[in-house]
Amino acid sequence: MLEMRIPSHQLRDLLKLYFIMGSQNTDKDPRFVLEEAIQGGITLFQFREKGEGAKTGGEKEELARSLMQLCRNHGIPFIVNDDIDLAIAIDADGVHVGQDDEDVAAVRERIGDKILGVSAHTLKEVEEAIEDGADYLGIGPIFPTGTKPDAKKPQGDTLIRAVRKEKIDIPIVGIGGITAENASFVIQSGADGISLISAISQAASPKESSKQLLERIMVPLAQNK
Ligand SMILES: Cc1ncc(COP(=O)(O)OP(=O)(O)O)c(N)n1
Ligand SMILES: Cc1ncsc1CCOP(=O)(O)O
Ligand SMILES: [Mg+2]
Repeated sequence: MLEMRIPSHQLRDLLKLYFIMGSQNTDKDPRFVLEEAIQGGITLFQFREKGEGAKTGGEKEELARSLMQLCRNHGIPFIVNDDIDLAIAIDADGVHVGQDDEDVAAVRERIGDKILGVSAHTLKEVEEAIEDGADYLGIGPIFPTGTKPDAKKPQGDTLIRAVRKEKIDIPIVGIGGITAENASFVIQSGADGISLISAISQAASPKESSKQLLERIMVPLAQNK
């Protein structure tokens, strides 16, 4: 079957409300949280099983397959964070890597036309990621976050605005400390979407939180067009 890289316009739509979660991010059953988030309207999901309390080995793969099936039931692409071997083993829809993970060009070689997301914190990293085959960029942390202990210093909208000022049009998602209260700020900076963990995974109702986040970004997204 002839495959091809996902077109940017299609990816922009997927990046609107990009939920990221691992079992370590919630006290609830992660399958329940993901199903609720899907019902609430998330547009993309990333499996990020890492850090204290995260599953490993067979348990991690079993959870990945279970969450991927929920996504497949609703036509939501399933992205795996960091673990390229796992992504290939379960035929995930894509991967996300950062500056301290496997080399981007090597990952592109390994995954073929699957979706490839790359974290970038400077214009140089943005340009290198594009050169090496990134389909989208994750830029942040925009705001302070307690979810990723080794996160870099919050940068606000500075880099997103700088990228757009350079007329670099790659799909971008903001990440880091994003909530319903500050989501529109991220879109107004020129991002195509918001990606987040605790605003949904820690919510009393992941479904209602997802719906509210989507409501908060619809107008600024329309204004970016
Ligand atoms: C969409 C998105 N953006 C950024 C990240 C962070 O990736 P990375 O810098 O590799 O850090 P870890 O998430 O691996 O701790 C992401 N995962 N997703
Ligand atoms: C994975 C990641 N990368 C930069 S900040 C972050 C954590 C985002 O979690 P939250 O949305 O709970 O701040
Ligand atoms: Mg990583």
